[in-house]
Amino acid sequence: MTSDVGTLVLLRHGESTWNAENLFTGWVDVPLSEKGLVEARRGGDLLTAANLLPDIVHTSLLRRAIGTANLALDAADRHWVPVRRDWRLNERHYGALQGKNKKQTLETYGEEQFMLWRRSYDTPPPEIALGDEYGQDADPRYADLGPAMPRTECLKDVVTRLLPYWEEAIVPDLRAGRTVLVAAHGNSLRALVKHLDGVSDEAISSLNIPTGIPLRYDLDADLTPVRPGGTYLDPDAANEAIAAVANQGR
Ligand SMILES: O=C(O)[C@@H](CO)OP(=O)(O)O
Repeated sequence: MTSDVGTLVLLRHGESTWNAENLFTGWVDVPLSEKGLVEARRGGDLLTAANLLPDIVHTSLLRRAIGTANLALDAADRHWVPVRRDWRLNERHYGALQGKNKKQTLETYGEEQFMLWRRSYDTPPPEIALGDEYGQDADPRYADLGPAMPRTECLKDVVTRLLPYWEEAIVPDLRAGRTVLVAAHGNSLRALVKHLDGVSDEAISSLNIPTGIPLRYDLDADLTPVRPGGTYLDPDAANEAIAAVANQGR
């Protein structure tokens, strides 16, 4: 079935300095690592090679996603397209785990608790304390959030806060036939993929998204993916990187 719906391209930011250091990141606004800069540009090269040129980009409010979008679009000669940014695309708020080392957390709390915090659908980590050096309660970019400002989130919370943006901002662009780039994060994109593919609460725990490799979704008129799971523009590199994300902490 053909549809007039545009094409959705999901792009997790390139490796950040805290990905490289194996630290829980969440809403902490860390930059891309050298490797991440290269991954972001390569993401743009992959878009060019696939002739998948974005008409518009949506990003989170975090520099690793913003920078990745800028570098990828520049590489694809699409640096000029309109952009929208929203906190609803931010990474999952990792609560009191923000700034903690993943390996040390695994060693301290054990595999079961570690995986519950990291990948269960509905168990959030403990809340981050107000005024914590890795908290965002005084960050001006979130000044208007009021009670919506999280101090921790599980993936279910991310689905809940992401879907209004999906419906109100991204879907209209797709309905207009645009090629829409969403540059975001491991867990905010897992939340979106869960919604798109109807992944169960259990199965989503083992779904991981690699950094810097565009994931293409062609959608039916009812926004159901034509190919469940979408298509990575570099499937071999994606498989390798997915295994690496799954093994973080070890
Ligand atoms: O630290 C984080 O914010 C995320 C993404 O890097 O980590 P994880 O894959 O462990 O959820």
